[in-house]
Amino acid sequence: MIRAHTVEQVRAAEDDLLARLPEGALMQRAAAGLGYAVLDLLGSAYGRRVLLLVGSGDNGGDALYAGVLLARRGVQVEAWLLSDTAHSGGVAALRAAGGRVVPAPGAEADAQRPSRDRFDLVVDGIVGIGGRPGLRPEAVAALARVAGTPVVAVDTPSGVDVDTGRVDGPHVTADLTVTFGTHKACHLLDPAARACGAVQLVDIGLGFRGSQARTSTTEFSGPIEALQAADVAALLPRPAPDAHKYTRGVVGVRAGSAAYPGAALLSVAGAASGLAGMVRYDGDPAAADLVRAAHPEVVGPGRVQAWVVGSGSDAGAEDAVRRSVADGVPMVVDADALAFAGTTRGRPAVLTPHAGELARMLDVERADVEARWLEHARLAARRYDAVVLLKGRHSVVARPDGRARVTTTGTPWLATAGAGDVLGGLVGALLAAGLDPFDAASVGSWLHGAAATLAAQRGPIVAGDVAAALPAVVAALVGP
Ligand SMILES: NC(=O)C1=CN([C@@H]2O[C@H](COP(=O)(O)OP(=O)(O)OC[C@H]3O[C@@H](n4cnc5c(N)ncnc54)[C@H](OP(=O)(O)O)[C@@H]3O)[C@@H](O)[C@H]2O)[C@@H](O)CC1
Ligand SMILES: [K+]
Repeated sequence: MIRAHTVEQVRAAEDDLLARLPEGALMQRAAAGLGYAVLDLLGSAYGRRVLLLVGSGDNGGDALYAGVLLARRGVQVEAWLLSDTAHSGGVAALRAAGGRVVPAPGAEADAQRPSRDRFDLVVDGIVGIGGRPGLRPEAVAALARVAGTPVVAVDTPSGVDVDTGRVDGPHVTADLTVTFGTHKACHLLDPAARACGAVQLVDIGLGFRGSQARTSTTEFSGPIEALQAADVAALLPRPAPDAHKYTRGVVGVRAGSAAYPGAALLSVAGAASGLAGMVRYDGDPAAADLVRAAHPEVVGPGRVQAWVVGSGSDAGAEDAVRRSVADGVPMVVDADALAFAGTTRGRPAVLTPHAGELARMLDVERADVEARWLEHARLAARRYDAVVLLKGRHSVVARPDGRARVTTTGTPWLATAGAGDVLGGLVGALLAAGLDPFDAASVGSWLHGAAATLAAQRGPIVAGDVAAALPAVVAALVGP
């Protein structure tokens, strides 16, 4: 499990360690991890040119000492100091190792004029966990002069809001972020996560591994987690040796209509992933005929352990939600049915809006949701007293108490019509199999992303390909 920790928590862990270690030891560990990550990315050292952008704090210190490591291996290292008070030990060490240290060109320099020197890579040591969101003009100017060069961010891409994943104003967009001790929210949550590129965690002995995130006093309330393959494998329902179809759970689908039979087919395809014992379809007769033709194992209405209500159900959405709520079993509420999500209060439910749908549910602008995913997912979870799976590049699953998980599987190819129907059906199957709504939503979302990635290895995908790839993803996790 990846658990993001707040700046406050990182500082507390660092204080514990600093009291026990020689001065500078933590920075040396961080810089070594960073330096080797840069060497890996460069692929070779001699003749390569690396630029360090160095701010006033320890983030710049990390960059400078990583530069020492690189210079000693033959890389030509240049550091642009963005402040008069850059880490003095780091500056001296880099000069001693043969690096060039100069003041940054400054905000008044012509930002459109590219640097005369070409660099293979830029290391962003402008600010880390001590930074305020946004960038100062001199940092913006320096970045503009090396635009187009690959960037490795030290700890966090400078300019993003570390604890919330928000992005307001200019920031670094990295190809790789090398972080220390633990992940922070900005590494998981969009839009900041998009600015991180790949994220590499360097162990510096902060002692977070396997530890529970503590609740912070900031607005960042409750831990943020990202399930990993082993977590999903542990949570996946498996048939007991003496299982029969009813003990494995029955999932019912109320989606699709005569006008939109595809929604019925795709929701059922997600539900029929094999993770529940049986699938029932309760919907329009014409859609039901198509469902039976494509999925002969699917049966008609009856008792279920979970309902999936939503997409394409036309004017029937309200009635479908009402009847499902009356059954008292857990339910997935998607698409058209989200307009009636308020009626599921007090029942175990997973609401699966995308950003536009969540904006309507909260009566806010879509752009606000997309700027602050976690905050809005949590707000909706509290307001609707349900688990909310806010679908996006990094989907967020939030509980009413603020606990949240982020999905980091997936591929841009997943942005395809009907993929949400497959996800709804899949989450319904997991609910029927007995997972609680938080686990069902986060495991379903993880599997959905992994299946899309697998399917996309053969080229562009459509929603049905995602459903078809689910068994192979499950097999890779838990064996045949
Ligand atoms: N904790 C750990 O476990 C370890 C931490 N380590 C490393 O230390 C980093 C944290 O270092 P830190 O505390 O010195 O803060 P940091 O982010 O370098 O800069 C803060 C200074 O920048 C300034 N400033 C603020 N906002 C700004 C902006 N938008 N744009 C420009 N400047 C801005 C402001 O100073 P000002 O200029 O306002 O005086 C402020 O004081 C951490 O990310 C990691 O890399 C590792 O070495 C070892 C283990
Ligand atoms: K940085």
